[in-house]
Amino acid sequence: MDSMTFVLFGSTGDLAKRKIFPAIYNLLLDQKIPRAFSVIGVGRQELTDVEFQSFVEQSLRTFSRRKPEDDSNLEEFLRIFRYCHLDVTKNEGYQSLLEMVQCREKELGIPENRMFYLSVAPKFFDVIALKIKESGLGSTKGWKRLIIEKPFGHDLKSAQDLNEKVSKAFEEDEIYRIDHYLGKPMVQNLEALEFANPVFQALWNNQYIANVQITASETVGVEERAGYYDHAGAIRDMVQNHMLQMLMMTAMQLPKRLTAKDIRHEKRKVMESLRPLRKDDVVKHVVRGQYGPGEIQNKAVIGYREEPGVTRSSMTDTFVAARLWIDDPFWKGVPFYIRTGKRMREKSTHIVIEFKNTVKDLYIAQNEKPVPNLLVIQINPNEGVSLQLNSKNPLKSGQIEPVTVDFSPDTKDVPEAYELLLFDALRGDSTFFVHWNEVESSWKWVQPILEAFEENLLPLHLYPAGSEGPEASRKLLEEDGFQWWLDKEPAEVLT
Ligand SMILES: NC(=O)C1=CN([C@@H]2O[C@H](COP(=O)(O)OP(=O)(O)OC[C@H]3O[C@@H](n4cnc5c(N)ncnc54)[C@H](OP(=O)(O)O)[C@@H]3O)[C@@H](O)[C@H]2O)C=CC1
Ligand SMILES: O=C1O[C@H](COP(=O)(O)O)[C@@H](O)[C@H](O)[C@H]1O
Repeated sequence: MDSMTFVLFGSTGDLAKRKIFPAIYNLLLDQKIPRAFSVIGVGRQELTDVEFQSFVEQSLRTFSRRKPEDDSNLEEFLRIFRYCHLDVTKNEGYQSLLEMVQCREKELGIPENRMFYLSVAPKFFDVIALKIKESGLGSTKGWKRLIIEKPFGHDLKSAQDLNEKVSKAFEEDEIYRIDHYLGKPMVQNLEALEFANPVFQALWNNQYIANVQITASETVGVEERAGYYDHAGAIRDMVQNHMLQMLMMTAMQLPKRLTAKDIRHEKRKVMESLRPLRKDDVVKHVVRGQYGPGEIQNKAVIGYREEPGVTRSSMTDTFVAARLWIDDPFWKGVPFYIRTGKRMREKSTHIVIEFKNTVKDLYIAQNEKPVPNLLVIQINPNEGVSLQLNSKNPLKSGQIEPVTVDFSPDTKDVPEAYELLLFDALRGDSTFFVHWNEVESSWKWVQPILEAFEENLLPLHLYPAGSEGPEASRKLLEEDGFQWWLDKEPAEVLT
């Protein structure tokens, strides 16, 4: 891996302390950072290097999966961190930042390879990119890269504007757009599951698959983020990015080679075949909901409109379910369902592939009803893969019952999403970052939904906190003769 300078804008913020510093530390423990590595934190507060280093240390003690308690190398690790105080909107500080970067490059013998990480509010993304260019920070003899956080735009137009501005300073292949779902080990594993197993590869199409369901349910509410969330809703917060990324990763076909370019090409093909929604049809295929008061794990919780910072008459969606169609030869006729919501019964991100139940009439004479085969990919918080099959139970006179073949990896020492993503960015692998085409096509698909929500063309269903979401979401699948599957079905549902 090349030696480099890592400039972290927003280094005193929440994401830096909860995810980025712990990720760098864990990469160091695994010997996955370059031999010469200089980290320069940028922030508005006035801090000395020593104060900044102790902020980093505190973050590791609180948030790192491996705590630095007995680490005799901790001091040495902290010494790679320097701090530069500047207001990102003003030109002044960028010159001192450049001098600091160059000074450390000289001290440590680092070629001019520079990684810029924008862990700041989205309104600063374009400003910083431009000032990196204007100040000369981006004029390097080595390479430069830009890691950019979400959200990338608020709608199609703002995303296009932002991309145009950022592209003035960085080429597309220098930009690493983070979607932390792409860093989740089981999302990364989808590729292997589909392509490294001929048995699934052969079945991964409309001949065998009845429908695909992608769920990301959360038990948390809006927390302290009402200021942002009340203008975003689940459609921007989860659907435009994470849900569509999981859809692309599930539906893509075998790439020619397993390279970032070829994988992204296949993802792009999925989005190009995604049937666009007309604004007036949104009501037929999309369900929107908002949580009311209820109970989560035996604790009473307030409804969305009572949350601090939320307008009392807010029409913001905290739940979205949708039916999507991919009009290509592989998926024609297979509905993809997505659903995501806050304050739901359980925290669970999972994908269910329901296979066609071609044998359901075979056992009619025996009064038996085999259930469909299900391939369940559990992403979060549990990780694993299970396959639901039908089998005779010798203890029940050979009655046919569903059985589950389970694979649950030991996740104790598995790196976190930010570790995996950061490592990839450091070595220049963009496979699990979001290409501009994916951002743009996702916004294009979502845009009519944003407009339909805005114009109230569909009902906002209230659902009790702690439930499975609005009844309308169940009906969406029922219309097609399907039901939502949980990540682990209780036996009584199946028999
Ligand atoms: N927090 C999280 O869990 C997640 C965050 N994100 C994204 O990451 C990004 C950062 O989020 P988060 O860390 O939560 O935000 P915070 O508000 O916690 O941190 C913002 C950072 O930006 C700095 N900053 C603000 N204004 C200026 C300025 N004018 N000049 C220089 N620095 C400035 C702050 O510096 P100072 O403190 O010195 O004012 C601080 O370091 C956002 O894009 C967010 O959407 C994405 C996923 C999860
Ligand atoms: O990006 C976001 O994701 C989280 C859910 O992430 P997970 O890794 O816990 O599944 C969500 O709570 C948040 O609103 C959203 O901005």
